[in-house]
Amino acid sequence: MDCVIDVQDLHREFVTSKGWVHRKKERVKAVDGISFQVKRGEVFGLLGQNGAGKTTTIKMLITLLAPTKGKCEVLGFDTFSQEKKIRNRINFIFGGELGLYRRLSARDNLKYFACLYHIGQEEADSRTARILELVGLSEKADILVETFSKGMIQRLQIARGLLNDPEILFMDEPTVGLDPLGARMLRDIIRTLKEEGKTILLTTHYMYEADELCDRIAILNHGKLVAIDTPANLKKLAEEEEVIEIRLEYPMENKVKEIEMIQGVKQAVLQQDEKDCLLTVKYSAGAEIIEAVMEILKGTKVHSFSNREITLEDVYIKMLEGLS
Ligand SMILES: Nc1ncnc2c1ncn2[C@@H]1O[C@H](COP(=O)(O)OP(=O)(O)OP(=O)(O)O)[C@@H](O)[C@H]1O
Repeated sequence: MDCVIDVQDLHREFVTSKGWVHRKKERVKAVDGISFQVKRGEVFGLLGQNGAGKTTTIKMLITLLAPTKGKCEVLGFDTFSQEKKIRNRINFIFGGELGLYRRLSARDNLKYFACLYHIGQEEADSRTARILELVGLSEKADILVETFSKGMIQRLQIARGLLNDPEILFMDEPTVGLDPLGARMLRDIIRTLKEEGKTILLTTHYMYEADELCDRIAILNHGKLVAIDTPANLKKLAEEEEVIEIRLEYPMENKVKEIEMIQGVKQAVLQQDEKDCLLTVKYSAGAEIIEAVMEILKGTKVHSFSNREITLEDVYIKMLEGLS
């Protein structure tokens, strides 16, 4: 196994001060003893709620933040004492416009960054053209970045991240804020990069995205690792459950309570959205609950009724509920 990221018992604490008069010091355990390895060529996902420690972990891996304790190695080198051996061989993408020059074209931005990497003019020209093609920006290459949409900016960020031909690409929430089409385009780019042999470590809040892209996923909660496995194996953790989704015209809280009393039902949750209400019922696989549910909903306007497969999101919620 060619292991390119090796993290063992990694910790990072932050000390913050609170209050005006009597300032009190507070310690935050952002990363609290996590261990994992990533193989060359893998797409590895870090999942977790806000504040779970994903960005802190990435910052330690890309040599921007020192660990408080533990082993943090990338490409066989320590990220804190041997950072110079790592920096040229990796790259990272944090969302938004950070680091791009709005008054320059996409091509000129890339040429500028190529210059910072000491890439010769000829090589810079050909690399820039190839990367712009890869991220689908060839036709917009000479237009000022200030006219770009969020999706185009994010694709340009990926192009910038590829300039030094990194062996590992770190991405912090690469599709956040993009419309569905832009996000899909970005996921296609990530797949192409994997086919080219790049190792990718990404964070995301979107379960379907992690499911679609990642070979393995690590779930973080309050700085600790609560699960690490392939999406398929993680879904097996909730295999003994099935889910039905019912769209109702009106919220029916009293009926939800009745449904929860049906034998075999584990949970019934009602969510109101703009158009109607979504009732999600989780139940033990094989339990015959549908007739009983329909009986309770008699006289209620039901827009749709569907049985769906367990998703990574169900597993994630189940896992975090089990911990709270
Ligand atoms: N520079 C800092 N000083 C103090 N506390 C910090 C600092 N950076 C992060 N933290 C704290 O560490 C914890 C982990 O933060 P981190 O940004 O790694 O989480 P995250 O999983 O990336 O969250 P999000 O999904 O919101 O980006 C949080 O409680 C956060 O408030």
